[in-house]
Amino acid sequence: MWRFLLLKGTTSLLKVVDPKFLHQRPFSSLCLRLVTQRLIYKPPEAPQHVISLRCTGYLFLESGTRSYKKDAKSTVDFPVNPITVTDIKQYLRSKDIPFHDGYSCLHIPSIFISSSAGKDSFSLFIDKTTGQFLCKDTLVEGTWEDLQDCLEVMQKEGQEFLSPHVLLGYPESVEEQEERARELSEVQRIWSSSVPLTDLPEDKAQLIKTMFQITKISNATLKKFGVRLFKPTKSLVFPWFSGLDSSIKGVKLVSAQSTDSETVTYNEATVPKWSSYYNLFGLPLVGRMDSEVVLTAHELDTLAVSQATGLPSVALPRGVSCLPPVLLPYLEQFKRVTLWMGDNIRSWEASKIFSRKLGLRRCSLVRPGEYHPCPRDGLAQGRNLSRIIKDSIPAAHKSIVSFKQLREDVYGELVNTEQVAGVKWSRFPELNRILKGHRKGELTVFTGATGSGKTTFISEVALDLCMQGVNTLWGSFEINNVRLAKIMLTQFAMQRLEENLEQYDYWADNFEELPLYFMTFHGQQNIKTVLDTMQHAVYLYDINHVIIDNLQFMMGQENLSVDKFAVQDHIIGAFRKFATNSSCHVTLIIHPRKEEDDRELQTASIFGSAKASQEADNVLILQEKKLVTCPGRRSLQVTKNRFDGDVGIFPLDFNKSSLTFSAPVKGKHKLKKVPVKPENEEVEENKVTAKKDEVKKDKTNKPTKTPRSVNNPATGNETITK
Ligand SMILES: Nc1ncnc2c1ncn2[C@@H]1O[C@H](COP(=O)(O)OP(=O)(O)OP(=O)(O)O)[C@@H](O)[C@H]1O
Repeated sequence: MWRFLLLKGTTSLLKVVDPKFLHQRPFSSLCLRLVTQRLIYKPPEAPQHVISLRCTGYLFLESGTRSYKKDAKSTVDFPVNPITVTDIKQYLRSKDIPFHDGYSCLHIPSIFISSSAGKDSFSLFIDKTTGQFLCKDTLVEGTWEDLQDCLEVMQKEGQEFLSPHVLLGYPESVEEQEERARELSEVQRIWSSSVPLTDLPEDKAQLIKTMFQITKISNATLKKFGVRLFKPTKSLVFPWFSGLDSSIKGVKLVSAQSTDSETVTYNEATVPKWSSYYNLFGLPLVGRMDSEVVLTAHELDTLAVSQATGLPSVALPRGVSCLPPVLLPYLEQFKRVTLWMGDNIRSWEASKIFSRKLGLRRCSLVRPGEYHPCPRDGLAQGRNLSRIIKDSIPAAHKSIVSFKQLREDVYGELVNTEQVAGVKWSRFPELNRILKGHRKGELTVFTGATGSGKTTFISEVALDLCMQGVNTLWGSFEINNVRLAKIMLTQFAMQRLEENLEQYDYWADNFEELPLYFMTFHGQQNIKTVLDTMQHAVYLYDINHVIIDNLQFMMGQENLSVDKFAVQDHIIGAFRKFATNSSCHVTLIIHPRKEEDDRELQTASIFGSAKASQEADNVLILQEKKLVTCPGRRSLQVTKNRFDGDVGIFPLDFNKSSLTFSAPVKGKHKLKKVPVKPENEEVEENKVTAKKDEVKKDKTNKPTKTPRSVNNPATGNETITK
């Protein structure tokens, strides 16, 4: 069912950053499409509804200081016509192309290599959900339409295979090439000035290991995985080797910082930047015949698993925050995948979600718990890692379970009450006090009088969560995405950027790094199309929070002839089901019915039948009358809280220049100086120190990154208690 819904993906998504596919690949799907279209003289497709903040982001054009420039690389293709795995199979059969039905992909012989080069290896992978393909032999990738085009060309011209080099004739733009070259030289500079840990004197190496709490990781393991030390900042460097030549494509720098005697904070930075860092760390060490793998959320965990068990292990590039589908072909060879994502509820939830993408039947999960810490801690504590992996539980659900099977889940919830309560807001402590946190799989209904500030408030509430790594998708049916992004960016910067245009790029660069996506719908939309798009986004970006602003605009007026309440009830039911089935929080903004001007809103004021408040886990009301003494002030009332029943109300202070409702921030934001280009190691030290600082947050949760950001401040940090 889940996959069936996913298969209906649509074109209507937009991202603030460029979610590029595997960076090492020589061809972009766009590039490939251009070529194939040219080959078979097909007119170009209609423009996709996908742009990045860099395109939407020229919010202050009126000043005349900037000119709009389309960034071709920022577009990401989504299937114009949703495809199903049945469609793909039928097409392949019609072309007499043999295929293997894999876990997440269909495997076919590559059309980019000659048969003498091993065509029976079935090395071309087609994602069953999106149709996106990857040839692992040549690293050619593209959309399902691209592949069909290629096959048509081959058939028409009677060719046995297509040369990938033909496709190379359409290079990236000069700007893209320069950007890539810059990143690569930065990677090479860091890599070449790093030293293998094994080259350090024993006492120094031991000191570093103590700093990172990896004293049990042997030199041999560090050497095997190519882990180095970047001396100036004492950062561990994890390499990303890839491409046909297995050359260095990127690095992840991890530095340790002692905040007090009890805790160590690890700061991470990647080059290329976070959003295009697609390293499955450990992949080069996996043998072609290996059929089992342990998937972890951190490079150090992979080192621990490999050393302690001898099993192949790979680490996800962005930890528990997402499993990008572009990595799925690389995991197809494994008959058994053990997901050991960490030691908390978030990692447990992530492992359940990822196992759906990987195919439930081959996945087993290590449940976090007292005796199941994360692998690196397990190794440090002398636990038997092989045993823990052996005891992992199958991911596939049984339809009927007994309490015996549930008791561990229940126990987990009892001992981790804080984590079970969800992600805490950093700007809204009062929301934490009442709701306890933001949880997956819930439905929040939010209402407030017309023009009272619903969009503005919920924008900040969602931004707060997004800055903490909650992957967010906006469905803004009333105001356009540029206006919405402008509101969010202002809230992010906490200041009027119109008056500080020189800071625009700084804040936009940081904002781009957030896991934030927008649906490009505007005005009335069919609920099925909206749900299909949401499913598609969940598959591609592991979305945790969807905001629908607002239900009335999405429904439009056309339903006036039918029972409007019944239609609304149906839609609310569909969102409820989506939230539960996709483990995704849905926030639904619904206008209230017309109330007397001097009356406060209540749960019963929500437009429509009682269905909305019945289905909702949380009901939030933006009050602007009576309850607050000062005119113009608002308060936020929670009238339903299914999690623990606490309800309440608290005042909101609106700041017109920053468009924020959260408490004003003390002190002025200052821009950090960007270190000059490094000439020698001393300067290099400054640079990487700055990068390390980039991922830290100050007490106000304001990211202090330099303009050349390399990491997502929200998701890049972790704190470990000794
Ligand atoms: N507390 C507030 N005090 C004064 N102005 C506010 C407040 N909150 C928001 N605004 C401003 O009011 C305007 C409308 O805000 P917003 O669009 O968020 O309201 P809304 O409730 O979502 O509107 P609608 O009912 O049309 O969907 C915006 O210009 C916003 O900056």
